[in-house]
Amino acid sequence: MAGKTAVRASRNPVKTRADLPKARRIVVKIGSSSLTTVDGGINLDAVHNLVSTLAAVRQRGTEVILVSSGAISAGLAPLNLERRPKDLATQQAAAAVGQGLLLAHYTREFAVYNYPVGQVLLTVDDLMRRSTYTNAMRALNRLLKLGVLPIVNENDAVATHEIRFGDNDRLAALVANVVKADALVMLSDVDALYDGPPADGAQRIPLVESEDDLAGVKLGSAGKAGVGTGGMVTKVEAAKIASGSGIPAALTNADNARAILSGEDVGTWFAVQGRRRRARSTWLAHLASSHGKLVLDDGAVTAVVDNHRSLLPAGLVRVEGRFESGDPVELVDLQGKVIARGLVNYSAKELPAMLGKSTLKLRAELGPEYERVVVHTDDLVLV
Ligand SMILES: Nc1ncnc2c1ncn2[C@@H]1O[C@H](COP(=O)(O)OP(=O)(O)O)[C@@H](O)[C@H]1O
Ligand SMILES: N[C@@H](CCC(=O)OP(=O)(O)O)C(=O)O
Repeated sequence: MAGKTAVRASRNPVKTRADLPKARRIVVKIGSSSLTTVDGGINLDAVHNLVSTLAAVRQRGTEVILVSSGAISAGLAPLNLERRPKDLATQQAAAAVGQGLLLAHYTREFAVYNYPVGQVLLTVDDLMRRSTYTNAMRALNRLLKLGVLPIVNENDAVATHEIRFGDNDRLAALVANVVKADALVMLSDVDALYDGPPADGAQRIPLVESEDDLAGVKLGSAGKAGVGTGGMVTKVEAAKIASGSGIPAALTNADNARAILSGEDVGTWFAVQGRRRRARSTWLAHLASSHGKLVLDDGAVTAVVDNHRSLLPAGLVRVEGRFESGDPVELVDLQGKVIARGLVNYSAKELPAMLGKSTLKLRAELGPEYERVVVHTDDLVLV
């Protein structure tokens, strides 16, 4: 395992879409619109085709994690529901029915290739707390080590409105970070990102290298099929989460799955825009629920943002909220703008006595244990 981890932490071999066949580990996300219809439930041909494509990818030595939507939609027909329900309780019921059906089909289809599958259902909450995040990471890595294909979905049967992804795009980007994937491939019912919702005259965007390439692009809601939820907004957000943390992302439709995974010029490629981030940094940037705020003076803002320094008590003006040492907090400037998130080394009770004081003074006044920084640069992400 240690050897494998070392390989995975090394440089990402996937730089362009042509490199996709070199990926050691990928996350593939498929949307409801590619797998299910409102009236017909699960499209068995779609499941069959996806499974044969992913089995071939595994055969060539790439580990695969599948993030599959479709539970709610697959549960509609068995419950005689004519459209996607608006109320949460019925969505939960539909998901509970549909998820089982979906997994039954995947299990049977992958068994043809002697490829065992394992169901992993996650809620936002599971990824928000550091302990449960690490737990999910451990489970996924062990499944992969055992040669199992993890099939991930949101745990819709218990997720609540307040704390729910709702779409699986961002969940897939976060899972890609959890497992340190070399690429994220999103399969939808549209073959690429267009400069506007697909209609006569909309132009395919083959490559996104920076935010500039998205200027003027109109991102619409979910397609006509009536089963998807996020539309293009959440797909582009997911691509940004992935590419901003060192993982390139591709978007195309299910019919093009084999082509894109073979490195062909289809779909949209979102090139990497940042260094590969440690999973903890991605967690801090996108998920960690903040327990409080640290208000920084201008000098501390410069030190943290421009000079990538740790936050010292001397630059602290005020603290807000209730937190313990080790909790995630927001770092804000004097105007209240969030500049970073980090894990704080002191509790909210300890900090007021330390505001504005040098570490030397604190050592003399309170003892050597108060010499430590408030937020270490390794535990800090700029936003
Ligand atoms: N700029 C755009 N480029 C491509 N598709 C877009 C765009 N804006 C909106 N869409 C719509 O987004 C839909 C895909 O989103 P969604 O239905 O949520 O898919 P999924 O179920 O795969 O997650 C497409 O069918 C398309 O109609
Ligand atoms: N977790 C939900 C996904 C909801 C959904 O429609 O997502 P998506 O099709 O990816 O926009 C399900 O399985 O039904």
